[in-house]
Order: sequence, then structure tokens, then C-alpha cells
Amino acid sequence: MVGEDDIALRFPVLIGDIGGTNARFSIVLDANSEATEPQIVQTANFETIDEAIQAAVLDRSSIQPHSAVLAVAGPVDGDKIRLTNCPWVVKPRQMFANLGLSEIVVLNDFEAQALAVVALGEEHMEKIGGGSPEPSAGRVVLGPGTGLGVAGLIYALRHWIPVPGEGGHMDIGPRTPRDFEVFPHIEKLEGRISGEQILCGRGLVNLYRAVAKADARPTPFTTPAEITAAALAKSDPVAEEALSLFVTCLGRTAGDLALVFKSRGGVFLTGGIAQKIVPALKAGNFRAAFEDKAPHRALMRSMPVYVITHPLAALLGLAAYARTPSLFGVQTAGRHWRA
Ligand SMILES: Nc1ncnc2c1ncn2[C@@H]1O[C@H](COP(=O)(O)OP(=O)(O)OP(=O)(O)O)[C@@H](O)[C@H]1O
Repeated sequence: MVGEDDIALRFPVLIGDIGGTNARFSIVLDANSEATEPQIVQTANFETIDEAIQAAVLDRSSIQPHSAVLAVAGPVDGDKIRLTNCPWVVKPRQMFANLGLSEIVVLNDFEAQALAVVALGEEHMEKIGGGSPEPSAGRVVLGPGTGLGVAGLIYALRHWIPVPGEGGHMDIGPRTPRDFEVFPHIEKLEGRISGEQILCGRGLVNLYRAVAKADARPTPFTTPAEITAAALAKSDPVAEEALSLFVTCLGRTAGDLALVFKSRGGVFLTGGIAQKIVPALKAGNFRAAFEDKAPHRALMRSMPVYVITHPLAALLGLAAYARTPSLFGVQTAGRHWRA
């Protein structure tokens, strides 16, 4: 492990965004090139990450990467990095031997999402109200997906600095009279309703069941996709209310985080769910909940919110980092290995 920051990565650089379900890889040839065509594999189809990289990238290309930047969902502490939602273990030393790599940096998956916010243009985003972003002001990234990822992004000393954290585990409480009818039925974690009990795929199902229970209604749907489909088609009132409450809670939480980071640079919604519910996010209650932060309503009204619609946003963030790591203030100490 390299003890201090040394951020000049030798090309070609293999980049990888390793999720619980899917892993996406590409190669950045030099500081001026676009990344090569992404290769996407299901993590369940390979026993190890090394096998996946060999089959999906190395066997399909004549390019031998020198370095790698991998973004993983899981804490990076030591030479064996376990992923939260999949059995893969990233072992950089073993990767040097197996894959011919000489340098590896491991980042957090949400840091990669934060890097993507800098790398992507507005053509890959859908705006949900607010004014113009201030280019160098703070930003916030929230991603409802399998869990709820949260990161800040600040610009300081001519660097973009991602601030990863565990913001997805903040408390969410009831506010309206209807909330007080529904919230008692939301499944708790050790007595607590955190962001991840509501603002992720599993959370949407929790909300749907809670709304149904509050009104003693049946619950024919079991997956988040069924609930959003029925809600967007306006074919099931319980699903509609669940999605509406999901969007309201997302607005409240996004607003709280925007206050923390005073994110006049924008609030960015990433992950698989936001881009599938854009019509619901535009319906009005998201923005109303986001702005309902007295005494700072005027500030909140000015802050733009964007849904990232690019399907491989994290990979683009990693490519930008691989090309010019010096643009980003990413601490690599403790997660940077050299052969
Ligand atoms: N149409 C949909 N509406 C709402 N939720 C959905 C829909 N389709 C999938 N989901 C839910 O989205 C979640 C997955 O989100 P996302 O694709 O962002 O996951 P991820 O954690 O980034 O995945 P990976 O681990 O593969 O990177 C799952 O809980 C899934 O049930």
C-alpha cells in the first residue's frame, strides 16, 4: 500500500464501477482519450472480480492496462476489500499477479458518482426546478438505489473534493397529519426509521406496505418496479401514494443535505431509481418538500436539482479522474497499491 498521495497514474488505466448487481469496466488510454467501450457484467456470473476483469476486459482487448481505478460499494480498510452487496473481495496484491497490473486505487462507489457530477454536462441531466447553478459552489449527490448513497462535493484550492459519508442513515421523521398515520407502519431498524428504510428500492416497498396498512388495503405488489409502474400509470392508489410519499421524503432529505452543504452548485440525484421516476419528481411535491425549509426558503428556491440520466455516470466520473487525478482532491492514502 502506498502511504502518501501520489496521483499520477500511468496509462492505460482500467476503470471499474463495481455495484452489487452489475460491474462496469472500461480503459482510459491516455489523458486525451475517451474511455473505450464499456463492458458490463453481472457480478453473480463470476466467482471473483479478477475472473470478471480477465473475461470482460483483458480477453477482449489487446490493451494491457498498467493501472486500475476501481470504485466499490464497501468500506476500504486494508488489503482485502469486501463488497457490501456481493461476495467479491478485491485483493489488489493478487490482482497484480493475476492481471498484470502495477498500480491500483480503490475508491468508494459514491465518490465515483460525485466525480461524475463534475464530469457530466447538462445534456446528461434533467433539471427539477431552481435557478442557475453557481459553478464553484458546493454540491450534493444523493442516490436511491439498492441503498441510499450520499456524498457532498466541494470546490476548494482549485480541486473538486468529494466528501463521502453515511448520510443515507440519517433519521427521517413524520411531518404532516397523514405522515403520522403512515409512519407507525414503516418497518424500523433497531427502532429507527433512517433514510435507507424509505429512500431505496426496499424502502419504496416499505412505504407501499405502510400506506396499505394505514388504510387496511391489500398489497398485491412486491417489487419496487411494480410499485413505480402502477403509480406512474395511476392504476393503483396505494402505489401512487407510496411513490408520492417517497418523492416527498426524498425532497425533504435532499433539502436537508443541501442546507448542510449550502449547495448552490446543485443537488444531483443519481442511482437507478431517480431516472425511472422523473415524472413523479416533476409533479411538484418533491420541489415543495425540498424548498420547505424556513427560514431559508429563498435560498432553497434558488438551488437547482438535477436527475443524472446517463446510465454509466460513475464510469464517466472514474474516466475523468483517471485522465487528470490532479483536478480532484481525492485522498488516496491507505487505498493506493503499487506492485
Ligand atoms: N422501475 C423501478 N422503479 C423503482 N425501483 C426500481 C426500478 N427498477 C429497479 N428498481 C430498484 O432499484 C434498486 C437498484 O438500483 P440501482 O440500479 O441504482 O442499484 P445499484 O445499487 O447501483 O446497483 P448495482 O449494485 O448493480 O450498481 C433495486 O432496489 C431495485 O429493486
